[in-house]
Amino acid sequence: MLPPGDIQGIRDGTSHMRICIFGAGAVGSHIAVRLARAGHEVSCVMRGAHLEAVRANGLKLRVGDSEVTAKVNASGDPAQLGPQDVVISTLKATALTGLVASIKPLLQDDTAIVFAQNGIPWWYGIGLPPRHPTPPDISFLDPGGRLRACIPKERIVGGVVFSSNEVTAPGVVQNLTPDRNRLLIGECDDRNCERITRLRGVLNDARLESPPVAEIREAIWSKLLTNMSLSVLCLLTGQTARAACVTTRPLPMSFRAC
Ligand SMILES: NC(=O)C1=CN([C@@H]2O[C@H](COP(=O)(O)OP(=O)(O)OC[C@H]3O[C@@H](n4cnc5c(N)ncnc54)[C@H](OP(=O)(O)O)[C@@H]3O)[C@@H](O)[C@H]2O)C=CC1
Ligand SMILES: CC(C)(CO)C(=O)C(=O)O
Repeated sequence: MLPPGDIQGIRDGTSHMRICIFGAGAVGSHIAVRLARAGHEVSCVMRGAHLEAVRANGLKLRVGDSEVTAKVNASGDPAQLGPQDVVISTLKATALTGLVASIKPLLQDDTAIVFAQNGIPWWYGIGLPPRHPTPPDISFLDPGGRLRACIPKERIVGGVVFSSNEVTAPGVVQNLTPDRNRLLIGECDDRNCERITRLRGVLNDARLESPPVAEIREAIWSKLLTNMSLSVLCLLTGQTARAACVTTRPLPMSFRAC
C-alpha cells in the first residue's frame, strides 16, 4: 500500500459519491483534491481569485515537491452545483451564516452535512448523550438560532480536523502534514450508523484517515486542548506548530518567552 503522504497514488476509488465542499479554502481544498482523485464527483463552493483560478486550471494540491491537479465543479453559487450525497462544510465558524443562506439547493432528503471545523461547534448541545454534562449557554455560536432553524439534527455530522494546509496562490493548496491528515467524524448523538461507516471508508480511501470515534465531543475537546496549548507556545516563540513540537528543550524556551 502507498504511504499516506503519496498524492500521486490517490486515484481510482471504487465507490462514487457526489460530495460538496462548502467553503473550500485551505482545509476544504485539500479535502476536495483527495476526494476527487479518489473518484468522487466533487463540487466546491468557493469565491474570489481562488474560484477563478480553479475554474481556469483546476484545483492543485502540493505536498513537498509533488503536485496533483483535480477537476472539481467550482462555483460561488450552490444552486449551480445541484443535490449532493454529502456536504462537508470547511467554513470558519464565523462564516456559517453564508451556509444557512444558500445551502438548500445542495440538499436531498438524506444529505448529511459534516461540520469540519475545530473548536466548540454551534451544534454542541444538539443530540447530547444523557451522560454528558449540560453545556453553558453557547447560543452565541449560532446568532439568532439560524443554524438550528435551518439544519435538523438528522443532517448533522461532527468533524474534527488534524491537517495543516495553506492556500499559497489562487487555485493552489499546500498540505504541510503529509504523514498525518485526519478527519474524525461522528454523529452528534454518537450513534453508530451505516452512513458514518460508509463516509469513514470514503475518507480513508482518499488518504484522509478517519478511524472510528466513540464520542465525537471527546475528539473535539482533545483537539481543542492541544490547539490551546500549542498555539500559545507558537505565539510566544514565533515558531510553527511543527517546529515547536520538535524543539529539543521546549519548556525552558517557553519560560524565557514569557
Ligand atoms: N488551515 C489549517 O491548516 C487548519 C484549519 N482548521 C479548521 O478548518 C476550518 C477552516 O479553516 P481554513 O481552511 O484554514 O479557512 P479558510 O479561510 O482558508 O477557508 C474557508 C474558505 O471559505 C470561504 N468562504 C467563506 N464564506 C463563504 C461563502 N459564503 N461562500 C463561498 N466561500 C466562502 C473563504 O473565502 P474568503 O477567503 O474569501 O473569506 C475561504 O476560502 C476552521 O474551522 C479551522 O479552525 C483545522 C485544522 C487546520
Ligand atoms: C491551529 C491549526 C491551524 C493547526 O493546524 C488547527 O489545527 C486549527 O485551525 O484548528
